[in-house]
Amino acid sequence: MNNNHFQIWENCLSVIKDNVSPISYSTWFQPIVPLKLENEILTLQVPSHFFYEYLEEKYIDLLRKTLRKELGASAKLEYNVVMENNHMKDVKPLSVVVPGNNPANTKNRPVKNPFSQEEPSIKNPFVIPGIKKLQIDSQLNPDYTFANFIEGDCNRLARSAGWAVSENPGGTAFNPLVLYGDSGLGKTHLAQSIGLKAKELHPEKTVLYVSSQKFQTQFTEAIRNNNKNDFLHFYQMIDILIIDDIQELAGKEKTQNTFFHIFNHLHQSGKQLILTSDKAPIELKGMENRLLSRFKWGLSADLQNPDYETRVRILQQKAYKDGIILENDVIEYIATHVINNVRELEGALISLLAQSTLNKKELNLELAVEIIDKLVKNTKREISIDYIQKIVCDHFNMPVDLLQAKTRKREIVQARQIAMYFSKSMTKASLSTIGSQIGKKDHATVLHACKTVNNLIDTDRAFKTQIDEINKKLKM
Ligand SMILES: Nc1ncnc2c1ncn2[C@@H]1O[C@H](COP(=O)(O)OP(=O)(O)OP(=O)(O)O)[C@@H](O)[C@H]1O
Repeated sequence: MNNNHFQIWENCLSVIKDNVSPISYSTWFQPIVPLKLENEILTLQVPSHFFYEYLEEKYIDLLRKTLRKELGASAKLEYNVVMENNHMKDVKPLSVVVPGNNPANTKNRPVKNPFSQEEPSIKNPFVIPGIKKLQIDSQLNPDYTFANFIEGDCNRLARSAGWAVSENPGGTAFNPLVLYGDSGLGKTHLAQSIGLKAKELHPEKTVLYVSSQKFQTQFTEAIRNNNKNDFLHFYQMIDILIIDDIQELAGKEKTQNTFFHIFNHLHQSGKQLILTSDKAPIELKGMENRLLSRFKWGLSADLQNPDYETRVRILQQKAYKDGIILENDVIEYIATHVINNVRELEGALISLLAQSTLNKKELNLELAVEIIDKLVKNTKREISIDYIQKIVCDHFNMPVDLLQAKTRKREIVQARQIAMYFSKSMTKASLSTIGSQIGKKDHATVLHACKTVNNLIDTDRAFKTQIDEINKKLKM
Protein backbone atom coordinates (compact mmCIF):
# COMPACT_ATOMS: atom_id res chain seq x y z
CA MET A 1 0.00 0.00 0.00
CA ASN A 2 1.23 3.46 -0.89
CA ASN A 3 1.80 5.50 2.25
CA ASN A 4 2.81 8.62 0.40
CA HIS A 5 -0.24 10.52 1.71
CA PHE A 6 1.11 10.32 5.28
CA GLN A 7 4.40 11.86 4.23
CA ILE A 8 2.73 14.59 2.14
CA TRP A 9 0.38 15.52 4.96
CA GLU A 10 3.25 15.44 7.45
CA ASN A 11 5.11 17.97 5.26
CA CYS A 12 2.00 20.15 5.01
CA LEU A 13 1.59 20.05 8.77
CA SER A 14 5.11 21.27 9.41
CA VAL A 15 4.35 24.38 7.29
CA ILE A 16 0.90 24.85 8.82
CA LYS A 17 2.35 24.61 12.33
CA ASP A 18 4.51 27.66 11.65
CA ASN A 19 1.55 29.65 10.39
CA VAL A 20 -1.15 29.12 12.99
CA SER A 21 -1.27 29.41 16.77
CA PRO A 22 -0.50 26.25 18.80
CA ILE A 23 -4.10 26.06 20.01
CA SER A 24 -5.50 26.34 16.47
CA TYR A 25 -3.04 23.73 15.32
CA SER A 26 -4.04 21.21 17.95
CA THR A 27 -7.78 21.97 17.56
CA TRP A 28 -8.12 22.06 13.81
CA PHE A 29 -5.18 20.20 12.26
CA GLN A 30 -4.09 17.44 14.60
CA PRO A 31 -7.46 15.61 14.42
CA ILE A 32 -7.20 15.38 10.62
CA VAL A 33 -6.27 11.96 9.24
CA PRO A 34 -4.80 11.67 5.73
CA LEU A 35 -6.65 8.87 3.91
CA LYS A 36 -5.20 8.57 0.44
CA LEU A 37 -3.40 10.30 -2.39
CA GLU A 38 -4.55 9.59 -5.91
CA ASN A 39 -3.88 11.62 -9.06
CA GLU A 40 -2.70 14.59 -7.01
CA ILE A 41 -5.88 14.50 -4.95
CA LEU A 42 -5.20 14.28 -1.25
CA THR A 43 -8.18 12.99 0.76
CA LEU A 44 -8.40 14.08 4.38
CA GLN A 45 -10.69 12.66 6.99
CA VAL A 46 -12.33 15.29 9.24
CA PRO A 47 -14.51 14.59 12.28
CA SER A 48 -17.63 16.63 11.41
CA HIS A 49 -19.31 18.93 8.93
CA PHE A 50 -18.78 21.81 11.22
CA PHE A 51 -15.07 21.02 11.29
CA TYR A 52 -14.99 20.95 7.51
CA GLU A 53 -16.89 24.25 7.28
CA TYR A 54 -14.54 25.86 9.75
CA LEU A 55 -11.44 24.74 7.87
CA GLU A 56 -12.94 26.04 4.66
CA GLU A 57 -13.80 29.37 6.16
CA LYS A 58 -10.61 30.06 8.07
CA TYR A 59 -7.77 28.06 6.57
CA ILE A 60 -8.55 27.53 2.92
CA ASP A 61 -5.75 29.80 1.67
CA LEU A 62 -3.17 28.21 3.90
CA LEU A 63 -4.27 24.71 2.89
CA ARG A 64 -4.26 25.60 -0.79
CA LYS A 65 -0.77 27.12 -0.70
CA THR A 66 0.73 24.34 1.37
CA LEU A 67 -0.70 21.61 -0.77
CA ARG A 68 0.38 23.23 -4.01
CA LYS A 69 3.87 23.56 -2.63
CA GLU A 70 3.93 19.81 -1.99
CA LEU A 71 2.09 18.48 -5.03
CA GLY A 72 2.30 21.21 -7.65
CA ALA A 73 -0.28 23.48 -9.30
CA SER A 74 -2.73 20.69 -10.07
CA ALA A 75 -3.02 19.65 -6.41
CA LYS A 76 -6.52 18.97 -5.22
CA LEU A 77 -8.05 18.37 -1.84
CA GLU A 78 -11.01 16.25 -0.84
CA TYR A 79 -12.59 15.90 2.55
CA ASN A 80 -14.22 12.85 3.98
CA VAL A 81 -16.49 13.42 6.95
CA VAL A 82 -16.39 10.31 9.09
CA MET A 83 -18.01 10.22 12.45
CA GLU A 84 -16.41 8.06 15.07
CA ASN A 85 -19.64 7.15 16.80
CA ASN A 86 -21.88 4.63 15.08
CA HIS A 87 -24.98 5.79 16.99
CA MET A 88 -24.89 8.91 14.88
CA LYS A 89 -26.68 7.11 12.12
CA ASP A 90 -29.85 7.27 14.15
CA VAL A 91 -29.81 10.98 14.78
CA LYS A 92 -31.92 13.13 12.57
CA PRO A 93 -31.75 16.65 13.91
CA LEU A 94 -33.49 17.82 10.75
CA SER A 95 -33.84 16.76 7.17
CA VAL A 96 -30.78 17.68 5.20
CA VAL A 97 -30.97 17.41 1.46
CA VAL A 98 -28.01 16.64 -0.72
CA PRO A 99 -27.25 19.68 -2.87
CA GLY A 100 -27.87 19.73 -6.55
CA ASN A 101 -31.47 18.50 -6.43
CA ASN A 102 -34.35 20.57 -7.68
CA PRO A 103 -35.14 22.98 -4.85
CA ALA A 104 -38.73 23.33 -5.98
CA ASN A 105 -39.57 19.84 -4.83
CA THR A 106 -38.02 19.57 -1.40
CA LYS A 107 -40.71 17.41 0.20
CA ASN A 108 -40.35 14.41 -2.10
CA ARG A 109 -36.61 14.33 -2.20
CA PRO A 110 -34.63 11.69 -0.37
CA VAL A 111 -33.33 13.12 2.85
CA LYS A 112 -29.96 12.33 4.32
CA ASN A 113 -28.86 12.34 7.86
CA PRO A 114 -26.26 15.09 8.14
CA PHE A 115 -24.16 13.08 10.53
CA SER A 116 -24.36 9.74 8.79
CA GLN A 117 -21.27 7.72 7.87
CA GLU A 118 -22.82 7.28 4.45
CA GLU A 119 -22.31 10.96 3.73
CA PRO A 120 -20.36 11.25 0.50
CA SER A 121 -16.92 12.85 0.45
CA ILE A 122 -17.19 16.60 0.35
CA LYS A 123 -14.94 18.13 -2.19
CA ASN A 124 -13.15 21.32 -1.51
CA PRO A 125 -14.87 24.25 -3.19
CA PHE A 126 -11.64 25.37 -4.82
CA VAL A 127 -11.75 22.06 -6.63
CA ILE A 128 -15.48 21.77 -7.27
CA PRO A 129 -17.10 25.15 -6.75
CA GLY A 130 -20.58 25.37 -5.31
CA ILE A 131 -20.70 22.10 -3.41
CA LYS A 132 -19.84 23.56 -0.04
CA LYS A 133 -23.29 24.43 1.33
CA LEU A 134 -25.69 21.74 2.37
CA GLN A 135 -29.33 22.50 1.71
CA ILE A 136 -31.57 22.25 4.71
CA ASP A 137 -35.32 21.96 4.56
CA SER A 138 -36.22 25.21 6.30
CA GLN A 139 -39.49 23.84 7.69
CA LEU A 140 -41.29 27.01 6.63
CA ASN A 141 -45.00 27.16 5.77
CA PRO A 142 -45.24 28.76 2.30
CA ASP A 143 -48.57 30.42 3.24
CA TYR A 144 -47.02 32.43 6.04
CA THR A 145 -45.79 35.23 3.80
CA PHE A 146 -45.58 38.97 4.46
CA ALA A 147 -48.18 39.42 1.73
CA ASN A 148 -50.66 37.34 3.76
CA PHE A 149 -49.87 39.15 6.99
CA ILE A 150 -52.17 42.13 7.46
CA GLU A 151 -50.51 45.15 8.96
CA GLY A 152 -52.20 47.22 11.66
CA ASP A 153 -51.32 49.33 14.70
CA CYS A 154 -51.23 46.06 16.64
CA ASN A 155 -48.21 44.69 14.76
CA ARG A 156 -46.59 47.60 12.90
CA LEU A 157 -43.30 47.75 14.82
CA ALA A 158 -42.84 43.97 14.80
CA ARG A 159 -43.64 43.76 11.11
CA SER A 160 -41.27 46.52 10.03
CA ALA A 161 -38.45 45.18 12.20
CA GLY A 162 -39.09 41.75 10.66
CA TRP A 163 -38.98 43.19 7.18
CA ALA A 164 -35.66 44.93 7.91
CA VAL A 165 -34.22 41.69 9.29
CA SER A 166 -35.27 39.73 6.21
CA GLU A 167 -33.54 42.29 3.98
CA ASN A 168 -30.35 42.29 6.01
CA PRO A 169 -30.20 39.20 8.25
CA GLY A 170 -27.60 39.50 11.00
CA GLY A 171 -26.79 43.01 9.82
CA THR A 172 -29.31 45.11 11.76
CA ALA A 173 -29.46 46.04 15.42
CA PHE A 174 -32.45 43.67 15.74
CA ASN A 175 -30.45 40.60 16.67
CA PRO A 176 -32.02 38.69 18.23
CA LEU A 177 -35.47 39.77 17.13
CA VAL A 178 -37.90 38.63 19.83
CA LEU A 179 -41.56 38.64 18.81
CA TYR A 180 -43.89 38.28 21.75
CA GLY A 181 -47.59 38.43 22.52
CA ASP A 182 -50.61 36.34 23.42
CA SER A 183 -51.64 33.19 21.64
CA GLY A 184 -53.08 33.45 18.13
CA LEU A 185 -51.82 36.95 17.39
CA GLY A 186 -49.47 36.00 14.55
CA LYS A 187 -46.03 35.41 16.09
CA THR A 188 -45.40 32.19 14.17
CA HIS A 189 -46.77 33.67 10.97
CA LEU A 190 -44.57 36.77 11.18
CA ALA A 191 -41.44 34.85 12.19
CA GLN A 192 -41.93 32.54 9.22
CA SER A 193 -42.58 35.48 6.87
CA ILE A 194 -39.14 36.78 7.80
CA GLY A 195 -37.62 33.38 7.02
CA LEU A 196 -39.41 33.10 3.67
CA LYS A 197 -38.50 36.62 2.60
CA ALA A 198 -34.87 36.19 3.68
CA LYS A 199 -34.64 32.98 1.67
CA GLU A 200 -36.04 34.74 -1.35
CA LEU A 201 -33.63 37.67 -1.04
CA HIS A 202 -30.60 35.64 0.06
CA PRO A 203 -30.91 32.15 -1.46
CA GLU A 204 -27.39 31.30 -0.35
CA LYS A 205 -28.34 31.58 3.34
CA THR A 206 -29.47 28.61 5.40
CA VAL A 207 -32.77 29.32 7.15
CA LEU A 208 -34.26 27.03 9.77
CA TYR A 209 -37.56 27.24 11.65
CA VAL A 210 -37.94 25.00 14.67
CA SER A 211 -40.40 24.93 17.54
CA SER A 212 -38.90 24.90 21.03
CA GLN A 213 -40.63 21.58 21.60
CA LYS A 214 -38.91 20.01 18.59
CA PHE A 215 -35.58 21.55 19.58
CA GLN A 216 -36.02 20.03 23.05
CA THR A 217 -36.91 16.57 21.65
CA GLN A 218 -33.92 16.60 19.30
CA PHE A 219 -31.67 17.63 22.14
CA THR A 220 -32.93 14.81 24.39
CA GLU A 221 -32.39 12.31 21.58
CA ALA A 222 -28.90 13.65 20.92
CA ILE A 223 -28.00 13.21 24.58
CA ARG A 224 -29.45 9.68 24.60
CA ASN A 225 -27.39 8.79 21.54
CA ASN A 226 -24.28 10.52 22.77
CA ASN A 227 -24.38 13.04 19.92
CA LYS A 228 -24.55 16.35 21.69
CA ASN A 229 -21.66 17.84 19.73
CA ASP A 230 -23.24 17.01 16.41
CA PHE A 231 -26.50 18.57 17.55
CA LEU A 232 -24.56 21.68 18.51
CA HIS A 233 -22.60 21.79 15.27
CA PHE A 234 -25.71 21.31 13.18
CA TYR A 235 -27.39 24.36 14.71
CA GLN A 236 -24.19 26.37 14.53
CA MET A 237 -24.22 26.01 10.74
CA ILE A 238 -27.51 27.91 10.36
CA ASP A 239 -27.51 31.50 9.05
CA ILE A 240 -31.03 32.46 10.15
CA LEU A 241 -32.39 30.48 13.08
CA ILE A 242 -36.05 30.90 14.07
CA ILE A 243 -37.09 29.31 17.35
CA ASP A 244 -40.80 29.42 18.16
CA ASP A 245 -42.35 29.56 21.65
CA ILE A 246 -39.10 29.99 23.51
CA GLN A 247 -41.03 30.11 26.82
CA GLU A 248 -41.34 26.33 26.52
CA LEU A 249 -37.66 25.99 27.37
CA ALA A 250 -38.44 27.33 30.86
CA GLY A 251 -36.97 25.08 33.53
CA LYS A 252 -35.08 22.96 30.97
CA GLU A 253 -31.62 23.86 32.18
CA LYS A 254 -29.55 21.56 29.99
CA THR A 255 -31.35 22.54 26.81
CA GLN A 256 -31.02 26.20 27.75
CA ASN A 257 -27.32 25.72 28.32
CA THR A 258 -26.87 24.21 24.85
CA PHE A 259 -29.05 26.89 23.31
CA PHE A 260 -26.83 29.45 25.03
CA HIS A 261 -23.80 28.10 23.18
CA ILE A 262 -25.67 28.04 19.88
CA PHE A 263 -26.89 31.59 20.47
CA ASN A 264 -23.38 32.85 21.24
CA HIS A 265 -21.83 31.15 18.25
CA LEU A 266 -24.44 32.43 15.81
CA HIS A 267 -24.51 35.93 17.25
CA GLN A 268 -20.74 36.23 17.23
CA SER A 269 -20.61 35.03 13.63
CA GLY A 270 -23.12 37.68 12.56
CA LYS A 271 -25.94 35.15 12.03
CA GLN A 272 -29.55 36.12 12.69
CA LEU A 273 -31.72 34.81 15.53
CA ILE A 274 -35.49 35.23 15.60
CA LEU A 275 -37.34 34.07 18.70
CA THR A 276 -41.01 34.08 19.60
CA SER A 277 -42.45 34.00 23.07
CA ASP A 278 -45.81 34.42 24.78
CA LYS A 279 -44.20 36.90 27.17
CA ALA A 280 -41.73 39.76 27.00
CA PRO A 281 -38.17 38.60 27.86
CA ILE A 282 -38.35 40.58 31.10
CA GLU A 283 -41.30 38.46 32.24
CA LEU A 284 -40.03 35.03 31.24
CA LYS A 285 -39.70 32.78 34.26
CA GLY A 286 -37.48 29.71 34.58
CA MET A 287 -34.92 31.01 32.09
CA GLU A 288 -31.24 31.49 32.81
CA ASN A 289 -30.31 35.12 33.37
CA ARG A 290 -27.44 34.97 30.89
CA LEU A 291 -29.96 33.93 28.20
CA LEU A 292 -32.48 36.57 29.22
CA SER A 293 -29.84 39.27 29.09
CA ARG A 294 -28.89 38.15 25.57
CA PHE A 295 -32.52 38.25 24.45
CA LYS A 296 -32.43 41.93 25.34
CA TRP A 297 -29.44 42.65 23.09
CA GLY A 298 -31.63 43.09 20.03
CA LEU A 299 -35.23 44.18 19.72
CA SER A 300 -38.29 42.82 21.52
CA ALA A 301 -41.43 43.75 19.62
CA ASP A 302 -44.91 42.80 20.77
CA LEU A 303 -47.97 41.79 18.83
CA GLN A 304 -51.21 43.08 20.26
CA ASN A 305 -54.84 42.28 19.74
CA PRO A 306 -55.93 43.61 16.35
CA ASP A 307 -58.29 46.58 16.45
CA TYR A 308 -61.64 46.57 14.66
CA GLU A 309 -60.30 47.90 11.32
CA THR A 310 -57.50 45.35 11.25
CA ARG A 311 -59.96 42.55 12.09
CA VAL A 312 -62.10 43.65 9.14
CA ARG A 313 -59.11 43.65 6.79
CA ILE A 314 -57.95 40.23 8.01
CA LEU A 315 -61.44 38.80 7.38
CA GLN A 316 -61.62 40.38 3.93
CA GLN A 317 -58.25 38.92 3.02
CA LYS A 318 -59.04 35.43 4.31
CA ALA A 319 -62.40 35.39 2.48
CA TYR A 320 -60.72 36.58 -0.71
CA LYS A 321 -58.07 33.86 -0.43
CA ASP A 322 -60.77 31.21 0.09
CA GLY A 323 -62.58 32.53 -2.97
CA ILE A 324 -65.77 33.56 -1.17
CA ILE A 325 -67.69 36.77 -1.33
CA LEU A 326 -68.84 38.05 2.03
CA GLU A 327 -71.21 40.99 2.37
CA ASN A 328 -69.89 43.88 4.44
CA ASP A 329 -72.54 43.42 7.13
CA VAL A 330 -71.37 39.82 7.68
CA ILE A 331 -67.71 40.86 7.96
CA GLU A 332 -68.60 43.70 10.29
CA TYR A 333 -70.69 41.42 12.49
CA ILE A 334 -67.84 38.92 12.88
CA ALA A 335 -65.27 41.68 13.49
CA THR A 336 -67.45 43.23 16.17
CA HIS A 337 -68.12 40.02 18.07
CA VAL A 338 -64.96 37.92 17.71
CA ILE A 339 -62.38 40.07 19.38
CA ASN A 340 -59.88 37.89 21.22
CA ASN A 341 -57.34 36.95 18.57
CA VAL A 342 -56.78 36.23 14.89
CA ARG A 343 -56.99 32.46 15.29
CA GLU A 344 -60.55 32.78 16.66
CA LEU A 345 -61.38 35.12 13.82
CA GLU A 346 -60.25 32.47 11.34
CA GLY A 347 -62.18 29.80 13.26
CA ALA A 348 -65.37 31.88 13.07
CA LEU A 349 -65.02 32.27 9.33
CA ILE A 350 -64.44 28.54 8.85
CA SER A 351 -67.52 27.64 10.97
CA LEU A 352 -69.63 30.01 8.95
CA LEU A 353 -68.44 28.53 5.67
CA ALA A 354 -68.91 24.97 6.90
CA GLN A 355 -72.47 25.63 8.08
CA SER A 356 -73.40 27.37 4.89
CA THR A 357 -72.00 24.59 2.70
CA LEU A 358 -73.18 21.60 4.75
CA ASN A 359 -76.68 22.90 5.44
CA LYS A 360 -76.98 24.62 2.07
CA LYS A 361 -77.83 27.90 3.76
CA GLU A 362 -77.19 31.29 2.26
CA LEU A 363 -74.11 32.96 3.68
CA ASN A 364 -75.79 36.09 5.00
CA LEU A 365 -76.06 38.17 8.16
CA GLU A 366 -78.81 35.95 9.60
CA LEU A 367 -76.57 32.89 9.43
CA ALA A 368 -73.59 34.89 10.78
CA VAL A 369 -75.62 36.02 13.81
CA GLU A 370 -76.74 32.44 14.51
CA ILE A 371 -73.26 30.91 14.21
CA ILE A 372 -71.22 33.66 15.84
CA ASP A 373 -73.55 33.96 18.84
CA LYS A 374 -73.20 30.23 19.49
CA LEU A 375 -69.45 30.44 19.10
CA VAL A 376 -69.05 33.40 21.42
CA LYS A 377 -71.23 31.74 24.08
CA ASN A 378 -69.25 28.51 23.85
CA THR A 379 -65.91 30.24 24.14
CA LYS A 380 -64.96 30.23 27.79
CA ARG A 381 -65.14 33.85 28.82
CA GLU A 382 -61.66 35.14 29.37
CA ILE A 383 -61.38 38.04 31.73
CA SER A 384 -60.26 40.97 29.63
CA ILE A 385 -58.34 44.08 30.64
CA ASP A 386 -61.42 46.15 29.71
CA TYR A 387 -63.61 44.07 31.99
CA ILE A 388 -61.13 44.43 34.87
CA GLN A 389 -61.05 48.22 34.42
CA LYS A 390 -64.85 48.32 34.47
CA ILE A 391 -65.18 46.24 37.67
CA VAL A 392 -62.43 48.19 39.47
CA CYS A 393 -64.03 51.52 38.53
CA ASP A 394 -67.52 50.31 39.51
CA HIS A 395 -66.07 49.29 42.86
CA PHE A 396 -64.64 52.76 43.47
CA ASN A 397 -67.64 54.40 41.88
CA MET A 398 -65.70 56.31 39.25
CA PRO A 399 -66.08 56.51 35.47
CA VAL A 400 -63.82 54.13 33.56
CA ASP A 401 -62.25 56.82 31.38
CA LEU A 402 -60.72 58.44 34.47
CA LEU A 403 -58.16 55.60 34.43
CA GLN A 404 -56.89 56.96 31.13
CA ALA A 405 -56.61 60.53 32.45
CA LYS A 406 -53.19 62.11 32.88
CA THR A 407 -53.55 62.80 36.58
CA ARG A 408 -51.63 61.98 39.72
CA LYS A 409 -54.70 62.14 41.97
CA ARG A 410 -54.16 59.48 44.59
CA GLU A 411 -57.51 57.61 44.19
CA ILE A 412 -57.09 57.44 40.44
CA VAL A 413 -53.47 56.35 40.59
CA GLN A 414 -54.42 53.63 43.06
CA ALA A 415 -57.41 52.40 41.00
CA ARG A 416 -55.13 52.26 37.98
CA GLN A 417 -52.54 50.27 39.93
CA ILE A 418 -55.19 47.83 41.12
CA ALA A 419 -56.49 47.37 37.55
CA MET A 420 -52.91 46.70 36.43
CA TYR A 421 -52.38 44.23 39.27
CA PHE A 422 -55.49 42.21 38.35
CA SER A 423 -54.70 42.37 34.64
CA LYS A 424 -51.29 40.91 35.38
CA SER A 425 -52.65 38.09 37.53
CA MET A 426 -55.83 37.29 35.59
CA THR A 427 -54.93 37.72 31.93
CA LYS A 428 -52.09 36.46 29.80
CA ALA A 429 -51.38 39.97 28.53
CA SER A 430 -47.82 41.23 28.66
CA LEU A 431 -46.80 44.11 30.91
CA SER A 432 -46.52 46.46 27.95
CA THR A 433 -49.96 45.47 26.64
CA ILE A 434 -51.47 46.09 30.08
CA GLY A 435 -49.67 49.43 30.34
CA SER A 436 -50.77 50.54 26.89
CA GLN A 437 -54.42 49.74 27.67
CA ILE A 438 -54.51 51.20 31.18
CA GLY A 439 -53.47 54.84 31.03
CA LYS A 440 -50.94 54.45 28.17
CA LYS A 441 -48.14 53.57 30.58
CA ASP A 442 -44.99 51.54 29.95
CA HIS A 443 -44.15 48.08 31.25
CA ALA A 444 -42.00 49.46 34.11
CA THR A 445 -45.01 51.38 35.48
CA VAL A 446 -47.08 48.19 35.44
CA LEU A 447 -44.31 46.29 37.20
CA HIS A 448 -44.11 49.01 39.82
CA ALA A 449 -47.93 48.97 40.24
CA CYS A 450 -47.92 45.20 40.85
CA LYS A 451 -45.17 45.53 43.48
CA THR A 452 -46.99 48.40 45.22
CA VAL A 453 -50.28 46.49 45.37
CA ASN A 454 -48.53 43.36 46.67
CA ASN A 455 -46.80 45.42 49.39
CA LEU A 456 -50.04 47.06 50.44
CA ILE A 457 -51.83 43.70 50.58
CA ASP A 458 -49.15 42.53 53.02
CA THR A 459 -49.15 45.65 55.19
CA ASP A 460 -52.58 47.30 55.01
CA ARG A 461 -55.56 45.21 56.18
CA ALA A 462 -58.25 47.61 54.87
CA PHE A 463 -56.59 47.65 51.47
CA LYS A 464 -56.48 43.84 51.42
CA THR A 465 -60.23 43.71 52.12
CA GLN A 466 -60.88 45.96 49.12
CA ILE A 467 -58.73 43.73 46.91
CA ASP A 468 -60.57 40.60 48.10
CA GLU A 469 -63.92 42.21 47.29
CA ILE A 470 -62.84 43.23 43.79
CA ASN A 471 -61.44 39.75 43.26
CA LYS A 472 -64.83 38.23 44.13
CA LYS A 473 -66.66 40.59 41.78
CA LEU A 474 -64.27 39.75 38.96
CA LYS A 475 -64.89 36.03 39.39
CA MET A 476 -68.69 36.31 39.58
N1 LIG B 1 -51.84 40.07 10.94
C1 LIG B 1 -52.31 38.91 10.44
N2 LIG B 1 -52.74 38.83 9.17
C2 LIG B 1 -53.22 37.68 8.67
N3 LIG B 1 -53.30 36.53 9.36
C3 LIG B 1 -52.86 36.53 10.63
C4 LIG B 1 -52.35 37.71 11.24
N4 LIG B 1 -52.00 37.42 12.51
C5 LIG B 1 -52.27 36.12 12.67
N5 LIG B 1 -52.79 35.58 11.56
C6 LIG B 1 -53.23 34.19 11.38
O1 LIG B 1 -53.74 33.74 12.63
C7 LIG B 1 -53.39 32.38 12.86
C8 LIG B 1 -52.66 32.26 14.18
O2 LIG B 1 -51.40 32.91 14.04
P1 LIG B 1 -50.04 32.31 14.67
O3 LIG B 1 -50.09 30.81 14.73
O4 LIG B 1 -48.91 32.96 13.96
O5 LIG B 1 -50.18 32.88 16.15
P2 LIG B 1 -49.16 32.75 17.38
O6 LIG B 1 -49.09 34.11 17.98
O7 LIG B 1 -47.90 32.12 16.94
O8 LIG B 1 -49.96 31.78 18.35
P3 LIG B 1 -49.40 30.72 19.44
O9 LIG B 1 -48.68 31.53 20.48
O10 LIG B 1 -50.65 30.09 19.96
O11 LIG B 1 -48.51 29.78 18.70
C9 LIG B 1 -52.54 31.94 11.68
O12 LIG B 1 -53.35 31.23 10.78
C10 LIG B 1 -52.09 33.26 11.04
O13 LIG B 1 -51.93 33.14 9.66
